[in-house]
Amino acid sequence: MSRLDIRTIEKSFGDVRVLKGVDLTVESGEFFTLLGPSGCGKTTLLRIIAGFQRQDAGEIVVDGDRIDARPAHKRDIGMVFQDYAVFPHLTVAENIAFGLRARRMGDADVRARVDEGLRMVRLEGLGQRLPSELSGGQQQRVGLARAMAIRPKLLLMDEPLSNLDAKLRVDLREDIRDIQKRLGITTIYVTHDQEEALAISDRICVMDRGVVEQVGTPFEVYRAPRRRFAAAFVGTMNFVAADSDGGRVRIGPLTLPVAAPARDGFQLAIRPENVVVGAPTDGDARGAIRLEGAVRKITFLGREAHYTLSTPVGEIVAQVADPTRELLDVEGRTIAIALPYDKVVLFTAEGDATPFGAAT
Ligand SMILES: Nc1ncnc2c1ncn2[C@@H]1O[C@H](COP(=O)(O)OP(=O)(O)OP(=O)(O)O)[C@@H](O)[C@H]1O
Repeated sequence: MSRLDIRTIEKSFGDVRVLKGVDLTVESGEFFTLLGPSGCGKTTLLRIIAGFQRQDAGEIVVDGDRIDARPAHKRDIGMVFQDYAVFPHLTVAENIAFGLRARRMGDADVRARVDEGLRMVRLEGLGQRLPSELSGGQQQRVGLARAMAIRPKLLLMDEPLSNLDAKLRVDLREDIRDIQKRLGITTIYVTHDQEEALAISDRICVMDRGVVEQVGTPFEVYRAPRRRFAAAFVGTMNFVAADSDGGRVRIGPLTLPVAAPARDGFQLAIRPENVVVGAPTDGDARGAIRLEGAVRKITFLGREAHYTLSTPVGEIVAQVADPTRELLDVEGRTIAIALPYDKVVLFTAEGDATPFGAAT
């Protein structure tokens, strides 16, 4: 099990700065995901760790040793790519054995490791096939078994599931996670799919335009986003514009106190599943922002329903789990909704989350 330190990595292509001083630590045995939109620099960072690309500045350190001066094949890193990248002229078993033979492992040990690899990725009995005789998902399993067979210090995976259909993606991601946990190989995984990142990771690094926006567990990134970008990119989020008014925040007709000194350009954010639909308007107004919403649309999806509401502070999307018949009958009507203070996140104009002291 190995620890990876990425220290102030800079990379430009021409005059485009693709990585702007990236600092990250990946702990031993961790499943660490780089998540961000296309072009944010995820693949470039992975290629720099692997040694396929050279950084302009900064260091890559594994277990205290700088590895960035070494060529790729001397870094003890396994890689799995999006486009399978198995050797087409070698059988499945030969593919898995490839790195072991290169390391001069004895025949009996190679056979044992190949059999174990085939079992691990559930391809028993297919060792003698050529990759062309396998499905895309099976080829990716071969790629995984080959990368894992050498028991590398680090396993790097670049969108390994993106060429597979939805059902296979879920099956294989669960297998990847199980195998990674069993072997304890420190893994850096690249994806732009936020659900995949939430499902598979110990921690997620949300990146945007060459900058780390937030690093945290899936729960932290989803429930307590530190940056507006992370809040918007991971899951669905309602944003409501808010103005400052001294030490208070004005949201439409409402004025609420905030803990931080108020400046212009605030945004209030709340997840659809945290919007309470059909809340009573009377009763205690503390504990939640209470609004009226005209129900524009209801989409019933069985175990949940999605509501699009026009409110005095703008459009709000709400999600109701297991809705009652009465609640599905309110399209076109104006209903009460509530935004509980403890579920609201407030962002400054700079995009930083700021304490929301409205519950007083
Ligand atoms: N060899 C290269 N020469 C010039 N520009 C490059 C090169 N490699 C990457 N880039 C540019 O660097 C930026 C970051 O690319 P990168 O592939 O790291 O992004 P990414 O986050 O992995 O995106 P994607 O999910 O689309 O692969 C992009 O604007 C890309 O066009």
